[in-house]
Amino acid sequence: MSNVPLPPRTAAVIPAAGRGLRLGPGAPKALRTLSGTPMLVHAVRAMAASNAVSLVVVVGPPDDTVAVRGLLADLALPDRTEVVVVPGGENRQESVRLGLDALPDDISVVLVHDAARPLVPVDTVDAVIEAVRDGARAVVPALPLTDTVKEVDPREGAAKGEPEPVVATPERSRLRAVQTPQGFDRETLVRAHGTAPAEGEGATDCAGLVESLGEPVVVVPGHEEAFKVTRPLDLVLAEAVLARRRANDGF
Ligand SMILES: Nc1ccn([C@@H]2O[C@H](COP(=O)(O)OP(=O)(O)OP(=O)(O)O)[C@@H](O)[C@H]2O)c(=O)n1
Ligand SMILES: C[C@](O)(CO)[C@H](O)COP(=O)(O)O
Repeated sequence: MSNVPLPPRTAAVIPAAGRGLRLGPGAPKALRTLSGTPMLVHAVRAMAASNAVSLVVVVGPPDDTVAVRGLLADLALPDRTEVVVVPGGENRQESVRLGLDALPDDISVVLVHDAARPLVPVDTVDAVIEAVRDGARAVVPALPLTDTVKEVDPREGAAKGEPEPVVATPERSRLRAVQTPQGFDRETLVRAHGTAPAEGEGATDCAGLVESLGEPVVVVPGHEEAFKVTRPLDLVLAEAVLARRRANDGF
């Protein structure tokens, strides 16, 4: 048997099992449509657009796994791209862990990408992968903030139906709004999820779990179009971005 190491293979795990409560009543968020196409399909295409990604693991709503498999089965994707669908969990962190469990042994670089960020451009995806391949163990795309941010004590305010007292104003120039895909060396990400506390007790993203290990995380430039579709107004913005892309592509 040859001792020549296999080239690093990259997979994208797409947590897509959320309900989309902040978007309002309707189908699970990943299955709601943008320009007639489910958000999840946009997200899968965005990952498959990178030449480096050869496997996409979709972590779907548990009650809709069969429907999601059907939806993705006929999708025209590059020949290099395999798509696997597994059922998700109670929260994002659990869904990501279930996606990691589905990875074959030869995957060494893992992207984790929200289905709720369907419009991320391929250049952003590639920049994250390149930073991991260059040696970073955890990479996040992020943008500087435009709003000033206040830290408050919610227990002293809104929970009692009163205004929330401000505790601090972090220096804005040091803050970044973090997007996905987040990229990881697989061993580091699996170790981070293996030692993670339950969601809500700390990290709201995978990179935060890596930080808890004491491992370094680096930021590369994110993109305005990688915004997270969270509230109804985000749907309006997403449709506008797609309309602009169609106009620019001339169809
Ligand atoms: N149990 C869950 C919860 C969330 N997610 C995924 O994690 C990503 C980011 O989550 P978010 O935008 O908060 O989605 P929802 O949880 O669906 O939104 P909401 O909090 O408004 O219900 C989404 O792609 C979502 O599908 C998941 O895979 N499994
Ligand atoms: C992972 C994430 O998109 C980075 O900004 C974000 O933390 C997800 O948060 P959500 O509350 O699960 O949408």
